[in-house]
Amino acid sequence: MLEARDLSIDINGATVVKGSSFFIPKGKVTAMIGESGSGKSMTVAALLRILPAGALASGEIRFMGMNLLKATDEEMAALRKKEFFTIFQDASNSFNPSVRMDRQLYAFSAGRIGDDHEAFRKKMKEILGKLSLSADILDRYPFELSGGMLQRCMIACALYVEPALLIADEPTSALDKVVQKEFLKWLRLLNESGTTVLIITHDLDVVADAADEMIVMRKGEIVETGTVADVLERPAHEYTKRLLASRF
Ligand SMILES: Nc1ncnc2c1ncn2[C@@H]1O[C@H](COP(=O)(O)OP(=O)(O)OP(=O)(O)O)[C@@H](O)[C@H]1O
Repeated sequence: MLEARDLSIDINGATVVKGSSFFIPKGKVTAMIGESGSGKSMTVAALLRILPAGALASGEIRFMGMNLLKATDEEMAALRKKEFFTIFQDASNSFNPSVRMDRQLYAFSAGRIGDDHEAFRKKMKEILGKLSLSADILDRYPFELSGGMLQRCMIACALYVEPALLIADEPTSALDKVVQKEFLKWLRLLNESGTTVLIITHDLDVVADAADEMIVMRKGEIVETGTVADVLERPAHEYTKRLLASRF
């Protein structure tokens, strides 16, 4: 569904991603794991075309017949509206504290695909129910909800939009372990409804709990890829072996 070929990213003369090639299979949950600074977020920024000023990407990122690195701004805007959905580390930063959830969830979901407010209320209430959230939260403010509930609200919006690809960058690092497990369960629900998922993490527990496939990055390079079952059982690269050893 998405394939990077020989992707390199330079920022101000430093190469932060070096000739990386990987494949994100349709319908699966793929985890990209690696230590801080290994280039995970820059890889995601390249595919969303939101690299910081001064950064330059080369190679190819193939998605829906396009090379995203060469797509026009209009093509990228259309993809970001409908096909891609992103969830970041701390959901509370995604919400305006002084605006009720109803308006904000509308903007993140129905507003993106042109549904009116009445259609939104009806469909969103059903989705919230599926996620064990009360419809009352639509009348609340973000500060009245927990971090885990806000992340679940982002999943609700993704379920509404039905994007082709959900990109979740460290979505659980601000959550405690119990809420993290719950979040991963809801992420799986989204995946089962047809959305391919790319999850960026430095936490092997998240990979083991949530992913089917994994991509291991170190210092800007991909050192290992494979199914989670295979890589966890038979890691081939020294770095992956060390990661696994440090887990216990
Ligand atoms: N805006 C920026 N300007 C210059 N260099 C940057 C910028 N953002 C990141 N970098 C550098 O790019 C490299 C890769 O960073 P990146 O954020 O992709 O790593 P990461 O694997 O996502 O790490 P983390 O898990 O800490 O988010 C790092 O060396 C980092 O210092």
